[in-house]
Amino acid sequence: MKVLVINAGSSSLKYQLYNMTDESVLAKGLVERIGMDSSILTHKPTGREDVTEVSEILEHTTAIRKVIDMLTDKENGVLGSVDEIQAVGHRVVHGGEAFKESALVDDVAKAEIRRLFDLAPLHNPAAMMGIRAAELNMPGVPQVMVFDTAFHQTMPEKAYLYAIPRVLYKKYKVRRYGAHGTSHDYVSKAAAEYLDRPLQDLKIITCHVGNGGSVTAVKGGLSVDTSMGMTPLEGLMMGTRSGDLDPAIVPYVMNKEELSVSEVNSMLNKHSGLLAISGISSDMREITEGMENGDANSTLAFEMYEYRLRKYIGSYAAAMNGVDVIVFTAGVGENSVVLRQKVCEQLTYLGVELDEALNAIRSGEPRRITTSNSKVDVLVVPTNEELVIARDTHRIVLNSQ
Ligand SMILES: Nc1ncnc2c1ncn2[C@@H]1O[C@H](COP(=O)(O)OP(=O)(O)O)[C@@H](O)[C@H]1O
Ligand SMILES: CC(=O)OP(=O)(O)O
Ligand SMILES: [Mg+2]
Repeated sequence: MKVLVINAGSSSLKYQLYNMTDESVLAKGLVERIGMDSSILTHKPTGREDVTEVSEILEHTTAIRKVIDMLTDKENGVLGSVDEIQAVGHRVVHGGEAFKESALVDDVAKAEIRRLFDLAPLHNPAAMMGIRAAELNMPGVPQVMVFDTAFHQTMPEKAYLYAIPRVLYKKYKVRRYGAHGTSHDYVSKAAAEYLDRPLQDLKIITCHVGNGGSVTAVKGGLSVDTSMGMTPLEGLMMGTRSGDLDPAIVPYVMNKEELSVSEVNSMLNKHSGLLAISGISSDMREITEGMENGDANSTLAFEMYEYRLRKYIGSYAAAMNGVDVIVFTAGVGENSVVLRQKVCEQLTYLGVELDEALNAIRSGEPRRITTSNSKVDVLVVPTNEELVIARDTHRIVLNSQ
């Protein structure tokens, strides 16, 4: 079965085409700047040269049509016809309490996702545009939704409830849901496999730090706590998101600056984090460069980011009464040697002993970055959310036939 995996953002759309017979990737790519003047489609057919195409792509339906045109293109394509795509898998960030696992797309499921728009304003509307666009371009092809929140549905009440009037949970389901669950699930399993130890015996802290970021306490293979909350705004400091703050700041600033609900949401989601503190960029590569060049604001942004991540690791070691494995993953976690070094240097109280040479190695494989004496194994495990989505899609579509 050939499965197309789609991860739709508000102005971008990532895709990967899998042949599930051997789980090989036939092609992958990215459409950026959807809705802006010149959109860019970067297509990477496996084993061949990348292709870049600049054109006007005003919305997601056109973006998916361009992707299909590229996948079936005589010169750069990997398919004879669009009919070879037998299923489409979508990343959906928020599945609320309704979805504890991945599910086939139908009218009921779509209505539920729409109800959850408020809870993941940066992500769910985009996922729905991706689903709609795939339906229009590939009518009749089964589609599956894979939720970031599903893995965290095992959290106990004491971790997912907020200490606010309980009526808010009863009426509006205000609670912690978490995100990046597909990634936390994948890297915790991959870590146990790499160490050749049973997952059910391990206390693992997974740090998914990319553009968005979250930390999860995984005990015996189950998520028992995670740093993202009702929405993907809580927890770590991120590229453009504030992460944790005193909730009283919100009404205070709204009052002083006469901000509307949507303005304050936008401030905290899009104009905060690394971008706000550095005044330069939301991208950790530019922050690191600024720091190396002695820029004080970049240095402060990096220090705050690292400090807050390290505090979550300590907190989850406390939550699980110990930790056996710490995993770094996603764009920053997999690539930033300096972030991992700074975090690990201050975890000696847990018995972490970093091996600087191992930490400096760049590779796409799971690897250990601590010495053999270290009480805690610290690993870098490249995440693969798309593969998990392809596997779930394949299984669910086969079972439904
Ligand atoms: N070599 C690197 N050093 C530091 N940060 C990096 C490096 N490469 C990528 N990143 C960071 O990874 C981020 C993207 O991570 P990713 O997991 O792909 O995010 P998302 O899935 O949210 O788009 C970039 O914003 C960048 O800050
Ligand atoms: C939920 C979330 O923050 O996702 P991303 O990291 O892809 O923005
Ligand atoms: Mg991501």
